[in-house]
This record gives sequence, structure tokens and C-alpha cells, in this order.
Amino acid sequence: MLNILLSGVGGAMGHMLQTIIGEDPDCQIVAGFDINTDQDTPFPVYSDLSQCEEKADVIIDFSHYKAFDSIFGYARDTKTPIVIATTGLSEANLADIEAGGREFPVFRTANLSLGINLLAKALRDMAGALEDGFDIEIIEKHHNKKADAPSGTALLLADAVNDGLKNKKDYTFGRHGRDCKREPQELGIHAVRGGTIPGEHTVLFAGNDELIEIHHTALSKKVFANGAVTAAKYLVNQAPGLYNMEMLIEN
Ligand SMILES: NC(=O)C1=CN([C@@H]2O[C@H](COP(=O)(O)OP(=O)(O)OC[C@H]3O[C@@H](n4cnc5c(N)ncnc54)[C@H](OP(=O)(O)O)[C@@H]3O)[C@@H](O)[C@H]2O)C=CC1
Ligand SMILES: O=C(O)C1=N[C@H](C(=O)O)C[C@H](O)C1
Repeated sequence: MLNILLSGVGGAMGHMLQTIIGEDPDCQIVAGFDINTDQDTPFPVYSDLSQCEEKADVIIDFSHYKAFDSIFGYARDTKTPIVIATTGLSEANLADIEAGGREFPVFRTANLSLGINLLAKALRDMAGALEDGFDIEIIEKHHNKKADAPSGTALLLADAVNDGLKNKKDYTFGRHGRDCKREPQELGIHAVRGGTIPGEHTVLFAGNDELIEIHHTALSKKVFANGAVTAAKYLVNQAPGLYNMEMLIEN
């Protein structure tokens, strides 16, 4: 039985994880973490993890960038493997993750779907081949409750494109004004928010008289929750290090 500490219990993903883990005979949630501990759960929820007496095999974190120091600090102190799905992390947070990976297993990805990660791989190859003459723009659409913009996935896809380019692009976040003509070195990233959209990402390669559009739609939040449980099962068997979805897929 895999014992999980769930971070972000009261959030949209926290609720989806409780459903998915509840249906999995090989996993259970033994404790939770959230800023709000007044949750209707069969396991204890802590806002201060120094109070947590339960021992988890792995932590799954879908919370908020402001929660990062608490949840990651607990993982580091207890050497508990952690799957970090939260987006909007700072450069300092990423440096902590890098350092933490030298001491215990750390899995981080901005998107736990198989499709987005296969797409990222394909974009790395495509970008180099289309380098000359194509302008690249990324458009992401999410629900109206999303805190961060652009999405972590849009940045993941932009980084994958840039990895494949000899001449790296500069990211331009949105575009408005009377004097903002597109420059060739720009890679535009645009965020749309509304309703309950679970997550859509489109990468445009716009050339002369031709347009390539590569599109991914998450049809529900389930795809992320299932991906998180798969990542947790994979991570508990790993040595200290940094892990991501591409590594899991290739495993
Ligand atoms: N990598 C991936 O595949 C995916 C990543 N995500 C990411 O996961 C994160 C959560 O998403 P989602 O569930 O939709 O967001 P929600 O806003 O619905 O949930 C976030 C939860 O974290 C809690 N929280 C907020 N601030 C703190 C804090 N300082 N300390 C502890 N807990 C806190 C919230 O409490 P309260 O409501 O009281 O503020 C809430 O319960 C986001 O960063 C999102 O981008 C989402 C889906 C897929
Ligand atoms: O907040 C969300 O909902 C999502 N966040 C992730 C992101 O920022 O890329 C992943 C997914 O698109 C859903």
C-alpha cells in the first residue's frame, strides 16, 4: 500500500485526487496539507506540517506557489519523495528543487498528461526543422479560477521549442498597444481565462502562406490526477534525483 500525503487537499485538484486515489486499491491518503484545515476528509489535514505524525511514502503537491516553502521544506526535512505539480514557482523555488534532488527523489512537471509531454518532445524536433521563416506563438486557455498566467505548460512548451532552436527566442507575454509590431526573435505566449476549461494549449508555426497549428486539449482534470498517481508510484522506487514526465514515459 502506497501511503500518500496530499498537499492542496481543498482545491479542485485536491478533490479530484481524493476521488482517483479512493478508487485505487494500491494507494491511500494518510494525511493532508492545506492553508484551510477545516476539510471534510477521513484523514487529518494540517496547515503546519510539524504537527503531522503520519508517515507518508510520497507527497503529491497541487497547491499554490505560496505553499512551496512549507511543503517542500517538509519533504526535504523528512526525505519524503515529492511529486510537485504546482505551477507559478519562482526561480528560487526551482533552485531549491535542484538542490533537493541531490538529497531525495523529486519529481516536477507543469503537466502530468501523456499528450502534452509527447507533444513537447515532438516540438523539440519540429522547431529546428521549421526554424527559418516561421513565427512561433503559444496560446493557452484555462478556467477562470486559475491563479497563474501564463500556464506552467505554456512555459514548458516554449522551453521545448527553444531547446530545438539554434537561435533562441525571447518570450513575449501578451501583446497590446499601438506600436508593438512583432519582432522575428519573439516567441509570443498568450493566456485566455474563462469558465471551466480544464486546459488547452495551441502552438502556432506561422509561415508565409501556410500555418501549422498543434493543439492539445485536456478534457477533464482526471488526466492530471491519474498522471500524479502514476508519477508517485514511479517516484517511490527511485534514488535521490530530479525526475519528470519524459523520464517516466521513457521508463
Ligand atoms: N502539473 C499539472 O499537471 C497540473 C498542475 N496544476 C497546478 O496545481 C495547482 C493547484 O491547482 P488547483 O487545484 O486547480 O488550484 P486551487 O486553487 O483549486 O487549489 C489550491 C489549494 O491550495 C490551497 N492553498 C493556497 N495557498 C496555500 C498556502 N499558502 N498554503 C497551503 N495551501 C494553500 C488552496 O486553499 P484556499 O482555497 O483556501 O486558498 C487550495 O485548497 C496550481 O498551481 C495549478 O496550476 C493543476 C492541474 C494540473
Ligand atoms: O491550473 C490548472 O488547471 C492547470 N495548470 C497547469 C499549468 O499551469 O500548466 C496544468 C494544466 O494545464 C492545468
